[in-house]
Amino acid sequence: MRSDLLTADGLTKRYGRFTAIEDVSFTLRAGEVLGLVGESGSGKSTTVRCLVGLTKPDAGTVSYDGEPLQGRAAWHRFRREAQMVFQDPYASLNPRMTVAEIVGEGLRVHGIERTAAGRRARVTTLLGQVGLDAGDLDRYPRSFSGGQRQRIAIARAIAVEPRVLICDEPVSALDVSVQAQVVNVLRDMGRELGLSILFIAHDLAVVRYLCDRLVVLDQGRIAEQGTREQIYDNPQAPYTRSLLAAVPIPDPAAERERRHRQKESAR
Ligand SMILES: Nc1ncnc2c1ncn2[C@@H]1O[C@H](COP(=O)(O)OP(=O)(O)OP(=O)(O)O)[C@@H](O)[C@H]1O
Repeated sequence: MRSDLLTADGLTKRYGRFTAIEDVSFTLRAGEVLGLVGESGSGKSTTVRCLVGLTKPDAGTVSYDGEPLQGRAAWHRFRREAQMVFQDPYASLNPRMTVAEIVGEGLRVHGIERTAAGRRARVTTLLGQVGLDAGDLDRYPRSFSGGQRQRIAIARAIAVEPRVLICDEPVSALDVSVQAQVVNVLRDMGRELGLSILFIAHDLAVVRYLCDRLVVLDQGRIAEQGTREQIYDNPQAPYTRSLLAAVPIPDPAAERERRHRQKESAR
């Protein structure tokens, strides 16, 4: 298996005279969780849209599994093997479909489970994997909380046995108290199924214990990229440092130490 699974190479996108992203290059490797982090307007969505073919970049290429993403066959394969979890759990699930239909649709479309009974059994297993249960099969999205809806969206995504999950701010719309639970479901699923995950976030706190490596975007350009240890313990770019400074630290002793270091470095 290749270790480089999904690669953005020199992606640039302009809207009129405004450059939304410029020369954005990074690689999602097999089996890793890669964070794409930056403030609102830094170009995260534009990058994702270019990656998944919703926006045509003005320059740059996207490769999947070592081949440029070009032509119908390549895109067809990519669309099955790379699944998305979106930000808004209230908009991303069809309100007229039951959970069994939502999660089972991909199984039907891709011919993974050809019978209704087979799909129901498979959906029951998938719901169990994300912490829901068989009693939820015939319920509609409106009767679930935001966190539960994201669990349904994750079940839908993993149903078609993808290699890649692209999670576009999947916990940003959720209460802080449930964010960690959904992040944990993604982490556990990723490990169990050997998935590669691209996790988009505007907040470095959310991805701290999830990502193996991070790409930090600032005003459409990559400020820096590196391993979790490099980014959190030894950030090089001033922009990364300012993002980290905005991260609340739950440990009061660590917070005192951080303030002390900040004062020292400001002298
Ligand atoms: N269709 C468009 N037309 C014009 N400008 C756009 C368009 N889409 C995005 N932009 C601009 O490009 C820049 C990057 O936007 P993008 O949505 O990629 O950022 P983001 O990091 O995803 O922000 P957010 O977290 O708020 O979604 C922003 O300044 C935005 O206003």
